[in-house]
Amino acid sequence: MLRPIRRALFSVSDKTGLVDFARVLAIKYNVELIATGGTMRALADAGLAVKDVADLTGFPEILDGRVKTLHPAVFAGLLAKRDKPEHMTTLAEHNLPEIDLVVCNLYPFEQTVAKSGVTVPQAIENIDIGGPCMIRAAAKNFEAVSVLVDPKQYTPFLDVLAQNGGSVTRLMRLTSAKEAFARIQQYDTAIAGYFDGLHHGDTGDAQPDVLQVSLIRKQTLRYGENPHQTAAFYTEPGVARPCVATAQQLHGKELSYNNILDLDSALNLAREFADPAAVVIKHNNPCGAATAPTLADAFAHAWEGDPLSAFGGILAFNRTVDPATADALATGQRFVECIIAPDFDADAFEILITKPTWKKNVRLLKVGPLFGSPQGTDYRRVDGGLLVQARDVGADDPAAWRVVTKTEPTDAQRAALWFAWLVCKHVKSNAIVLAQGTQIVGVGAGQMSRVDSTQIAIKKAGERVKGAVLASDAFFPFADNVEAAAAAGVVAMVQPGGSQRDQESIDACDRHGIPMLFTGVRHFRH
Ligand SMILES: NC(=O)c1ncn([C@@H]2O[C@H](COP(=O)(O)O)[C@@H](O)[C@H]2O)c1NC=O
Repeated sequence: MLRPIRRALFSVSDKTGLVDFARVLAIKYNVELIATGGTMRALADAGLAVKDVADLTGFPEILDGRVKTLHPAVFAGLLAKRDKPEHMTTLAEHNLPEIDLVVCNLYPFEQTVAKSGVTVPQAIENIDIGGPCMIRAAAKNFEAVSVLVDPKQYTPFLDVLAQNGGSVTRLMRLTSAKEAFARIQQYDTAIAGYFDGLHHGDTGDAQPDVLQVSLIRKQTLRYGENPHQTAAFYTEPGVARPCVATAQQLHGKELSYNNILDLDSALNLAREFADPAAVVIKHNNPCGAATAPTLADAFAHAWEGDPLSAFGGILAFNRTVDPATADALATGQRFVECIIAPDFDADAFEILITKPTWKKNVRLLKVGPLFGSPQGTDYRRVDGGLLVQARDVGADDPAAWRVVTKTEPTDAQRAALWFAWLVCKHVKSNAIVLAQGTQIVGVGAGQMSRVDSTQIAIKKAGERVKGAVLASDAFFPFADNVEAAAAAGVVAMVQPGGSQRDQESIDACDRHGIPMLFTGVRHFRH
């Protein structure tokens, strides 16, 4: 059923598009505008006739804005059933006007708590009370009342008014009511999550009793891991940190499900390093990674890690891509699917979109300056549930590593072991990584037996295994890994330690005169 809009109540924190929208309502459709303090001033400053909500309620805004619209004059006008005579009589008896449209967006709670260093009082003051109440009331009475909770809804709403002579269709009201309740749920989930964090801080409890997750669909994907699987990409509301969810795609084909997974892995590895770094990911595992004084050298060394596997790979850099790096990338038979970096120098961008044969398709993503580690909680779906854990960040301290062999590593070996260890953390278990300096030369990933991973890494390294260092994401259960690595020419090793047979591996290293260090930290990645 069509409903005309005669009176609209505005109360918005985000004033984007407000004036233009309200102007059309007032001028074209003769809608009476009512608004709360700041919103009213914005409308009045733009020359629109607008009534203060305090004139409607007969009550001033009090308690620093904690109470402004929480009044029967507002809620009766929203909740009265227009088809119930008793309700309409009650409105008339109390001289309460019907409100046909609520335009309300909420205090920016999500954005506030996403900022670093926000205090509890700042977070609390950004919990909107009156707004959600109005939104709920209007949405509940959607048979008569319309509600808009996001500036993005203004244009489609005006389109419906234009198509229906200033009236709103039932479908539009129903759609906006659905969106209103979804927004309230999302808002409350963010607040509940914040309080949960506060509560954990006080109780030491690591995970919530009830897990509420509210995510926003950023993109519908063409398909999932395989073409017969439907898929979409959902992101956390208010997320602002540099990550794949906030990255801006500057060029190329639409991202696929597998691209997003690989980009996330690539970026999370690249950001581990302070020096210019390049990372090549294939099927969620690094096949090349390197740091060097220049990004172009880092790229060349990363690609050399395993050029066969790098073909069609996903690349991440921890510095702005410069022309020298872009040139190297665009030269020869190389082919890459996606590149993610803090930024692309204008000339580098031009090279990448004009020079290589794959220029049209390559997806270029700018993520902005990298800082901090990936945040939040790790989720993993299992049938009938969700596994939740803290992220694997911040556990490593090379100063706390223990040399367990008679032979001490050289400084150069220590530096190479640290590099290999950081890469190893991002390889699927069982993970074995071989490095020469700060260049990966062999990776053994995802094998069911550790010694198989070692053999694969050695095979991948070829001649470069001679003089390489080795990192293992978990302890050596037997001395067979040490024997295989030593026979191939590995010169130093790092592993967590903690096996009942540690001594066998230590003895094997001592027999070969190879230094081995224990990290005391494991990095399984299943
Ligand atoms: N307290 C209330 O009665 C109340 N009513 C509406 N608000 C919010 O006040 C904001 C708009 O305020 P202003 O128009 O003063 O800029 C909106 O985000 C709206 O959701 C309220 N604020 C907080 O609860």
